[in-house]
Amino acid sequence: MRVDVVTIFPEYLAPLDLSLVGKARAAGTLDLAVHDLRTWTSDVHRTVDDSPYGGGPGMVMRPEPWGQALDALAGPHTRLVVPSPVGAPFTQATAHALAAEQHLIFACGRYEGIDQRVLDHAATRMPVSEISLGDYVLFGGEVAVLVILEAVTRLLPGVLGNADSLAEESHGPAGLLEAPVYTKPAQWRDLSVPDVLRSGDHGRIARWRRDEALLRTARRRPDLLAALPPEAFDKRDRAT
Ligand SMILES: NC(=S)c1ccno1
Repeated sequence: MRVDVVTIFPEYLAPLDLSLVGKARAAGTLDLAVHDLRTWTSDVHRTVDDSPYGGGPGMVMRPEPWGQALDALAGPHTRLVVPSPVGAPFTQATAHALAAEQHLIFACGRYEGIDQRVLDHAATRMPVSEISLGDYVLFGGEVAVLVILEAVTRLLPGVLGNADSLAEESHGPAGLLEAPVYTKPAQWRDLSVPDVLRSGDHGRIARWRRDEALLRTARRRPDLLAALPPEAFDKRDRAT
């Protein structure tokens, strides 16, 4: 997968050199480049913003640099992703959809945002996704790109050491929150590991984990449970 990130703060994306995302880049699984939007300015001050039409606080990112950046970077299989409070909620399903793309360009807005015409013009030549991490406002899109790219990269083939992790984790194929996890020691302070996990009975262990996932989801995210189709539950779940 090819990813281009355009920002006025390239150093904000330095964490993408680290850990599993960094390893995915070194392995060639993720071909990522970070670009300074000011590359596409032409004035001596490298200006990227101006006052908003209609008045109001703050500044708006000018369309010209963005237009030239997208002209330079977009190709026939590009999706433009714009992290924004006005975007569609980012979910694991969104991460899977983005992981299936050939080429992503992330546009990191700053100030009061990017001139709307940038997105409108881009939409005439590529799919555009405005994505929100949640109902809150950040200084800009860079931190959101770090989150989105981590969620997407871990879904790319070969990035996770054991792809089985994807099957059992929260928001996975079962649509539930994952069960609690434990490791050694069996006794820690006055707390013990559930006996079933030390029983060696894999059938019982699988059932326990399923039950715990259902209980945890019902208590913390009943909305997720309500969204599951009836066939997601086997007869024993219904009896639980
Ligand atoms: N909520 C999101 S993703 C955001 C981006 C910029 N500000 O807030």
